[in-house]
Amino acid sequence: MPSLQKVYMNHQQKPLVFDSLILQHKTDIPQQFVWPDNEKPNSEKVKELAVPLVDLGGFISGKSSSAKETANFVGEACKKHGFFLVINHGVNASLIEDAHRYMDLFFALPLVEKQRAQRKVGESCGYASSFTGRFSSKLPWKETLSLQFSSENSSSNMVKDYFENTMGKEFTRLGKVYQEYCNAMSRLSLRIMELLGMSLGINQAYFKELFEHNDSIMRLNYYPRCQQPDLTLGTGPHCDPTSLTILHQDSVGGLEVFIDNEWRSIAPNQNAFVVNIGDTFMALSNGRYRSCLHRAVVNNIIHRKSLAFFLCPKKDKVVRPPDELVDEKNPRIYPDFTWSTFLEFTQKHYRSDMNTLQAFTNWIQQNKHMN
Ligand SMILES: C=C1C[C@]23C[C@H]1CC[C@H]2[C@]1(C)CCC[C@@](C)(C(=O)O)[C@H]1[C@@H]3C(=O)O
Ligand SMILES: O=C(O)CCC(=O)C(=O)O
Ligand SMILES: [Fe+2]
Repeated sequence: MPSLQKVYMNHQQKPLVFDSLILQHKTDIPQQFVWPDNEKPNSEKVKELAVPLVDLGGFISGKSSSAKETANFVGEACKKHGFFLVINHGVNASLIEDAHRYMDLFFALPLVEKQRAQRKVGESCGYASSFTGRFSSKLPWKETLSLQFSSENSSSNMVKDYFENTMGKEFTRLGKVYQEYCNAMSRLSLRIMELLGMSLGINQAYFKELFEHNDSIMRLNYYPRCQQPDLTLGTGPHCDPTSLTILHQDSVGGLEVFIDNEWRSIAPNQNAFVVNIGDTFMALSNGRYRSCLHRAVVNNIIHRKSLAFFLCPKKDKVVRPPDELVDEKNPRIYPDFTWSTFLEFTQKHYRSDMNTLQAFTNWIQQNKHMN
């Protein structure tokens, strides 16, 4: 097991400032953004993946016959590679359009304006540009704005309040759009969780109990145009450490998944959300469903945007597979843990990649000896 990756910058190093307005015109990209040869995107176009398409219409309208059939279809997709598309998802199309439009507005702001929401070291929310100040190499060619979402009633304006408090009253409308978008994502993810529970043959209450009050992350990914797109990556190869990801990408394309030893592209479909299983759900399903390796490539023609909602259980809930999924033939694979501990591991000790959950498991065991 490779030792914990020390890829975090030490605090003496002066962080590079990544101003996309300048960098996107640079013909020679800075060395920190050049990835190793074995991780660079292949210059030839990758083949498209025929992603399983799940129509949620029947299930959402309460047709019980569709529920089981839809659950089985989702289950098959999750056993294969943990990615599927959902259509007729019930999320308002104009809300999605607004969410994309306000991203263009926010990321077009001068850097100094965006830095008013600057992500603090060790925290998971706020504005970050290519993670300068966090990583010292293999910098991702992107800017991100990460928002904390809690489905608890009391804090149901957490996202809206964040924008108002951080960026000012003129961002109230923008904050309301992302608050509404996160609420819609939370509702949709609970419906998908119901299908996942059915497909695994477990009591529906189990996942509902874990995720009904979720502490999730909404991430806005903005990938500026890049003059040397074959040397860098918008988001490096990784499995999402979270439970479930619901992603809406714009029409540019760039999301790729690693299947049968090759990278395959997921074509944009504006009527669909891309859904994938994360590491935490892989642990919850005791390894039945796999968290899949994926990445985002950039291009030299136009910027690209994606909105990723990462469903996470309430921070202090113990992540443990239901008894139905553990027996002599299927012994426990991962230890009990809480999402708050796993999140801290990804923010302070380990840059998420394809081995995050295994590295986290080893880290827990090592720390157990220390306590
Ligand atoms: C819990 C999280 C950590 C990351 C954001 C969410 C889910 C995905 C993770 C991430 C995108 C995986 C690739 C590396 C990463 C550093 C990134 O490129 O943003 C990860 C996020 C993070 O640690 O901020
Ligand atoms: O932008 C994309 O299409 C993928 C982003 C991603 O995988 C992530 O943010 O975890
Ligand atoms: Fe991801």
